[in-house]
Amino acid sequence: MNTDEVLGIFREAGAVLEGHFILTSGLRSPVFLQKARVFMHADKTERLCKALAEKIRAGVPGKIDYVVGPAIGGLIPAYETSRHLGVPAIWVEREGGEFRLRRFEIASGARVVIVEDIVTTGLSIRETIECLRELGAEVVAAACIIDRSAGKTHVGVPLIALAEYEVPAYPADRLPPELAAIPAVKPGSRNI
Ligand SMILES: O=P(O)(O)OC[C@H]1O[C@H](OP(=O)(O)OP(=O)(O)O)[C@H](O)[C@@H]1O
Ligand SMILES: O=C(O)c1cc(=O)[nH]c(=O)[nH]1
Ligand SMILES: [Mg+2]
Repeated sequence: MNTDEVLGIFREAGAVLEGHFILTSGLRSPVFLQKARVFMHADKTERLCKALAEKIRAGVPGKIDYVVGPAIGGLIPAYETSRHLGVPAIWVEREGGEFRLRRFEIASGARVVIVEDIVTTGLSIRETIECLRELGAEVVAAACIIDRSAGKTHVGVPLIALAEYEVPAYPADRLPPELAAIPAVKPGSRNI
């Protein structure tokens, strides 16, 4: 599946929003990919995640013990991708602001692949890696449906993106005037 097909699915679902958005990193952007509007459709999610699973299989040599999704956005794609990989899906969720594996146990040395929805700065993936490494897991790769940095983000493990789509993002004190003129909204779940 190529980038145009992935973006086509997002557009068809009404998931490419325009306005002024506060991203999880604190950066501001005129575009927000509201993945929940894609993941509400099982058929669209299945197509995307089946293709992502194939890309993971081709890119990750050896056994995968778990797929790990960072909540909330990573929950559905991690689950659906894991179904196509034939391995269990677990998740990290925020407790006091930090990602924790609250509901599961994981053996030291377990080989895991993180599956995210969207990557912008890679902050959320790096936080997930830190949590999993503290538990002794080996993060063999990370994957996402769309990499908004178009390959510029590095997370310290191979990052497998189904699509790369470069979207502008600005520090809050360096907004272009047309963006500053629009009230900002924060759609994600960090800090709530
Ligand atoms: O690469 P980054 O700069 O970390 O940005 C991408 C992250 O932002 C979103 O999560 P968010 O924290 O907004 O909450 P959500 O998962 O509930 O949507 C998205 O689900 C990714 O996890
Ligand atoms: O960087 C983010 O927080 C982010 C961007 C985006 O387009 N979609 C999303 O869910 N999060
Ligand atoms: Mg998220």
